[in-house]
Amino acid sequence: MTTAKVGIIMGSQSDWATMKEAADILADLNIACDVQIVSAHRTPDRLWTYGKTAVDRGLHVIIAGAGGAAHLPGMMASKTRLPVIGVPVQTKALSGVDSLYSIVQMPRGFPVATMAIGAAGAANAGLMAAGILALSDADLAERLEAWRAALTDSIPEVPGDD
Ligand SMILES: Nc1c(C(=O)O)ncn1[C@@H]1O[C@H](COP(=O)(O)O)[C@@H](O)[C@H]1O
Repeated sequence: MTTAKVGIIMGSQSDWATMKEAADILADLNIACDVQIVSAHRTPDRLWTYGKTAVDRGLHVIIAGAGGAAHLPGMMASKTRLPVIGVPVQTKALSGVDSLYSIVQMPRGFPVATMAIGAAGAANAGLMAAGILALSDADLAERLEAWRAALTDSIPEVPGDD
């Protein structure tokens, strides 16, 4: 049993620069996460075991990022009832539209909550996971409210010089 309630998985080490944005948000909010490389294509047995044991290991939500033929989030959603938040990683060839389309069009019955392409999508995945956990964690709900208020306060009313 892990103490982490959020699992972050990604198809490759090369996705970490993007997926770290989700991990950073969770760290800001003092939420423990378990980070692993899992690929539907390259490590299918690892994906199978991860999905099969996710609930018993104490995870409540999974953030899954992948690029290109990004089947990882959908395959994970097929294997576990836990909510899966998908992050389309930006690609060179097709700018991440390939990743987005691979993740977002799930068949009825096995949803993936799909974020925007790239780093902002990964950060929002962290916030989405936090929002889900905050439903049953009053302290976290307070921290999330404070995080959001701080962001709002940081937005200037008029543009300055860059
Ligand atoms: N889309 C997937 C999956 C999967 O969906 O299972 N496994 C790896 N990949 C993606 O391949 C891209 C290139 O990977 P490499 O940089 O390792 O060649 C990465 O963005 C990864 O997410």
